[in-house]
Amino acid sequence: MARIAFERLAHGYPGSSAYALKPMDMVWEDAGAYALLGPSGCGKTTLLNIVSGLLRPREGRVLFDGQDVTGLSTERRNVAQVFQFPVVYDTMTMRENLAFPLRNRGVPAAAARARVEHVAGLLGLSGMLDRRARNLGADDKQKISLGRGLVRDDVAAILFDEPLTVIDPHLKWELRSRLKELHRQVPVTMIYVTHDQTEALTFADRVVVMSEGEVVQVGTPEALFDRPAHTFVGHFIGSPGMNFLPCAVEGDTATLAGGHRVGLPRGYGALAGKVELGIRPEFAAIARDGLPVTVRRVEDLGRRRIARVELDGVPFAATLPEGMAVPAEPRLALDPRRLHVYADGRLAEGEG
Ligand SMILES: Nc1ncnc2c1ncn2[C@@H]1O[C@H](COP(=O)(O)OP(=O)(O)OP(=O)(O)O)[C@@H](O)[C@H]1O
Repeated sequence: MARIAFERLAHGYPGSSAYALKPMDMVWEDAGAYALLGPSGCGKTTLLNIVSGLLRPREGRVLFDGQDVTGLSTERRNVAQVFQFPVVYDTMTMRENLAFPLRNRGVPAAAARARVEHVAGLLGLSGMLDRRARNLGADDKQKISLGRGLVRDDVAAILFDEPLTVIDPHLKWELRSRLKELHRQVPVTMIYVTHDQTEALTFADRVVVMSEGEVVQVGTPEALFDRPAHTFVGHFIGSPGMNFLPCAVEGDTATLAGGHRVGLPRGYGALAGKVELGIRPEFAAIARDGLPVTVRRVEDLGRRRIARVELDGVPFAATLPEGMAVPAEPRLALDPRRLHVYADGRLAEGEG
């Protein structure tokens, strides 16, 4: 188990002057469950490979429990890895595959056997341990890969790189929950790379959101939802994502582009750059009183309905309350406690 720290860490690939990973300082606590979340190309794999030792950063240091491991190999760092695609020995049984990392480390047979059966149980593989890996489907093979990553409890960290990519959609939910359960039982530092917010939010205690080579927020799933630190996080987390309305802010009042005034829950000093009001669709409802909007369409998402509206010509997603038909003169009611102000994409703190 390890506390992982990055000191002025940055990376650029040979032949490119641009940063694939912009300079950063960050700490991941021992035994935490972290997800690295962001769109394709934002630098997740680069950061993961720097943690595992597959890639040496161009600048800065990586520390495991205070020890500089920047120049150490994956093996010397003692990290386990699970990749997108199964890595299994076809000629071995499932049991032998799962026991392999333990045998390699000289774990006594009885302890190894117990550990393999425990992990197999958690992954739903108990009844099939003596089957040859060669005869298995992609789902089961990937479960073995996951099991091999999880079977040692003496590792500094377990790194997962989009581990559910090949898993059948209906099994994904089950495996996500099992991984979370496993982390509760074996509190090893786990780092899980994904571009899928559901996977990140189910698995992680702390989600590291990345955009264009930069960590834009590290927070609990609740914090990312309640207080996105950056407009990118607001857009990326939630479905639909947060709404942003261009505005001018003076004290505790925002004036929207069309001239409507909105009371804010706190006061703000002078704000530089592009100023926007942010609110999630969950806290903006179609109503009979409020800001006038035009409803373009209503989407039924099963448990809730989302009205796609326009406010002063700006597209906006709002909640259509249960049982309500779209009124003849639809209005938008904003929950004032849930309003946030952003200046040049960053959350403005405000006072009060
Ligand atoms: N070996 C490489 N050589 C040059 N550039 C690279 C290399 N690997 C990644 N990059 C670039 O670095 C940036 C970050 O890539 P990275 O693979 O870390 O992102 P990612 O978030 O993991 O994306 P994905 O989800 O598609 O894997 C991208 O612009 C990518 O093109």
